[in-house]
Parts: sequence; structure tokens; C-alpha cells
Amino acid sequence: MLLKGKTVMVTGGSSGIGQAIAIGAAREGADVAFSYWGSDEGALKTKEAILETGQKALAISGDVALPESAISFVQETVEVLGKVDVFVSNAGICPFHSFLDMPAEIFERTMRVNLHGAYYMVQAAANQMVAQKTGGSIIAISSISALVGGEYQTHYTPTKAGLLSLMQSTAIALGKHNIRCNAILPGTIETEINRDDLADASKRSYMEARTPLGRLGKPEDLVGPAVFLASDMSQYVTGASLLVDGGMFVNLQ
Ligand SMILES: NC(=O)C1=CN([C@@H]2O[C@H](COP(=O)(O)OP(=O)(O)OC[C@H]3O[C@@H](n4cnc5c(N)ncnc54)[C@H](O)[C@@H]3O)[C@@H](O)[C@H]2O)C=CC1
Ligand SMILES: C[C@H](O)[C@@H]1OC(=O)[C@H](O)[C@@H]1O
Repeated sequence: MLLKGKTVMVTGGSSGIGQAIAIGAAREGADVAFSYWGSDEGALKTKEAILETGQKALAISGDVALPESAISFVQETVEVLGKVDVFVSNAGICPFHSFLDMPAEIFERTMRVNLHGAYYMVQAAANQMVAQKTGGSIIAISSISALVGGEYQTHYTPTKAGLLSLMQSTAIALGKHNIRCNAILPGTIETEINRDDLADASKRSYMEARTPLGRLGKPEDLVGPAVFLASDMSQYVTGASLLVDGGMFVNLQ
């Protein structure tokens, strides 16, 4: 069990990648607190799956875009689970939209959820880890989109590049506290976030054909990389980024 005795926090744990990582961390022996926004249904499934492993679970509803959500998520986690060893900044949205007529509210909401929200969450978790004096691991779920563009993602890709940059800078700021900060860059993983986009058969075939491993990703594909970066197996890894994309990024021709 790679995370035995650790407490892991995950934002956006009610579906997709965050749900898989929350459950995967519990299977490796961690108690898990996760946040979510919107329907409670997925959150209940995540909570039940964590409890089935024998670990403790805490589900908190709250909008990551609000700075106060970060403070209360960390406070409640410490009250219920006692400490924070690992923080996974995962919550995000990607409302696909064309550039020239991008509504200001879609642009600003995407920035606030994906980047501002992650910033406040990482800051709150880091302050808790510093106070504990026991080090820690912070992981941001960035994206292949930190490295390449998307016609309908002009509001989204800068947030993912921003998360990669945030992990590089916080790795420097927090190294003296033995807090490691790394980014995971998923490729195209089938979840709620792209259900409509991938319903377009030609888009889906294009994405599959770009992937040397021959298939789109599943949320479970992110569990191993996240557990590695959360665990002491990666004790000398900080400021790093890990593409988990089936080889999509390097496949030019
Ligand atoms: N699915 C994919 O192909 C890829 C996804 N990612 C990133 O992975 C992360 C997770 O996405 P998926 O699992 O694919 O999507 P998803 O839609 O299945 O899950 C999103 C999660 O974030 C939570 N969330 C959304 N807005 C929130 C808010 N304002 N406050 C708190 N929680 C909120 C939702 O409740 C849900 O738990 C996102 O940051 C996304 O950008 C990165 C690369 C590829
Ligand atoms: C939502 C997209 O399908 C997904 O998210 C990303 O970050 C990548 O652009 C993926 O294709």
C-alpha cells in the first residue's frame, strides 16, 4: 500500500479523473477528502467506494472559484481527518466555444474555476502542510493542452499552461518545506467534460488516430501516475510534469 497512513485531498472528486484518483488513493491506504460542485450523485458514489476500501471519506460541496472554499475545504479536512499530506488540484471545466465570439462570462468562469480556484486551493493546502512541518505532495491536473492549442479551447488552454507554471513556481517556493509540486498532463480521457465533444464521430476518430496506444484514455489511467507522485516513491521528484496521453503529444506523423 503506497499511501498507507496518508491523508489525500482531491478537488473535483465526484466524476471522471478526480473520482478515479480519490478511489485509487483509498485503495492504496489513504483517507480521502474530496470536493465537488453540482449534483451530489457522483459524490455519493465516490464516498461509498472509498468507504468500501476501509478508509475514511469526506465529501465537501463547494465552488473552487471562491477563495473561501479553499479555506473551508482544508479546515474541514483537518477537523475530520486530522492532517493533509497530499493535495490534488483536479477540478476543472472546458466549455468548448469559438474564439472570435467568446462570451466574457465563459472566459472568466473558466479562468476562475481552473486557474484562480487551483491557486487558492494549492495555497491553502500548502499553508496547512507548512504548519504541520511534515512535508507533502501537491499535484495539479494540467493537460496536454498546456503544450498544444485547441481552436475551441482558447479560454481553456491558458489555464492548463498556467497550472503547469504554478507547479514549477510552487516547487521552488515550497521545496524548503519538503513539499513537492508536480503536474500531470492527461491527453484525451473520456469523461463528462468531453462527452458532447466526443459524440462527434469524426472528432473522436481523429483523436483516437493521433494516439499511438490506439485508444482514448480512461480515468483509471491517471491513478498510477497520481499515486506515484503522491507517494514517497517520488521523494526526489518536484517541479516535474508527466504526460499521460497514450503518446498523443509526440505523434506528429
Ligand atoms: N478529460 C480529459 O480529456 C482531460 C481532463 N483534464 C482535466 O482533468 C480535470 C478533471 O476533468 P474530468 O475528470 O475530465 O471532468 P469531469 O467533468 O468528469 O469532472 C470534473 C470535476 O470537477 C468538479 N468541478 C467542476 N467545476 C467545479 C467547481 N466550480 N468547483 C468545484 N468542483 C468543480 C466536478 O464536480 C467534477 O467532480 C479537469 O481539470 C480537466 O481540465 C485534463 C486533460 C484531459
Ligand atoms: C476536454 C478535452 O476533451 C480534453 O481536455 C483537455 O485538457 C484536452 O484538450 C483533452 O482533449
